[in-house]
Amino acid sequence: MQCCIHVAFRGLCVLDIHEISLVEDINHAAHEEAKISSSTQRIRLLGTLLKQPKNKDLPGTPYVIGLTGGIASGKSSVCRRLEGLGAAVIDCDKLGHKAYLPGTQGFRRVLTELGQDVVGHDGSINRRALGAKVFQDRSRLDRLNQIVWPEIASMARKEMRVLGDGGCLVCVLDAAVLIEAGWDGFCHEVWSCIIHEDEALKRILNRDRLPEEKARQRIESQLSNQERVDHSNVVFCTFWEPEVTQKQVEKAWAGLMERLQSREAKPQQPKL
Ligand SMILES: CC(C)(COP(=O)(O)OP(=O)(O)OC[C@H]1O[C@@H](n2cnc3c(N)ncnc32)[C@H](O)[C@@H]1O)[C@@H](O)C(=O)NCCC(=O)NCCS
Ligand SMILES: Nc1ncnc2c1ncn2[C@@H]1O[C@H](COP(=O)(O)OP(=O)(O)OP(=O)(O)O)[C@@H](O)[C@H]1O
Repeated sequence: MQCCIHVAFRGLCVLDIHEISLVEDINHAAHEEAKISSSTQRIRLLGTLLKQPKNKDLPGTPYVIGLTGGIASGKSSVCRRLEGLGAAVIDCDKLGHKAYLPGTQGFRRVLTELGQDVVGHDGSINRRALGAKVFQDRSRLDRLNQIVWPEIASMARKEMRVLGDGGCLVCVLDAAVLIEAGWDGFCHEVWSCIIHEDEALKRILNRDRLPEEKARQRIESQLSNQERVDHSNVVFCTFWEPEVTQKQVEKAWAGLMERLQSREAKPQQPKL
């Protein structure tokens, strides 16, 4: 209304206002809105190729998908689905745990950098205690990352080579910190899982039984959904029923198979 008054005052014609009802989308799925809307259009993009992969010149076998996403965004559940479709999965959380097993250089460096009090009764690093220490202090987290990330990268690359030698075609590198650590540089594509912060919080409280403040610290220590989407070729959202996630993953896998077939038609590239 204010706008109309302003327009009239400046001697311009007053604009007519026409109300148009939203068109119903007769083909909408249960988790989509009944009306045709921009959010429905965005939901339909999940699992599709949003932008062309950039790292086309990496060695050809295996084809590496970096799967990233914030804490509790559903990466593990997406990995299980991709395994079901034929991918091999490298779990970087697990490689991180290996990097500071007792007796390793990583173990000694973590103690030197972050204190002896992170060692549990069994002599190994108590990850709950270490997590509590690093997620409340960015500089400590950075120091831990400096120790562990190069180890993870080298173990992951070794696993990729072994997988490639064994004839594996597609390997998924499951890594929450893929982009921050720069490991997307050795992936052919980046796929990500996004989930609203409130949902992530609910899941962490349920699954990890952490106090809310600690759960928030973990979320805040990570990239935002937007930053992940900006880096991604394919995006999933695990907010709805498991079947909806499965459909997104199947769509992404079918698209990937098409891209791989068109690669096969081109000359072979060297192995990793
Ligand atoms: C902080 C630690 C001790 C917590 O151990 P915990 O068993 O409780 O958790 P887990 O390792 O299973 O990780 C769970 C999730 O926490 C988040 N997370 C873990 N490390 C980091 C990190 N460096 N930065 C941001 N988020 C992280 C991720 O979402 C991850 O998926 C452990 O994660 C760790 O040593 N992190 C440093 C190495 C690393 O970056 N690992 C992640 C590789 S993807
Ligand atoms: N589609 C879904 N609907 C509801 N809950 C889900 C869905 N997908 C995953 N979850 C739940 O969310 C939690 C986190 O899922 P998952 O472990 O797959 O996430 P993650 O990204 O691998 O977590 P982390 O970063 O901690 O390793 C689990 O408790 C899981 O059961």
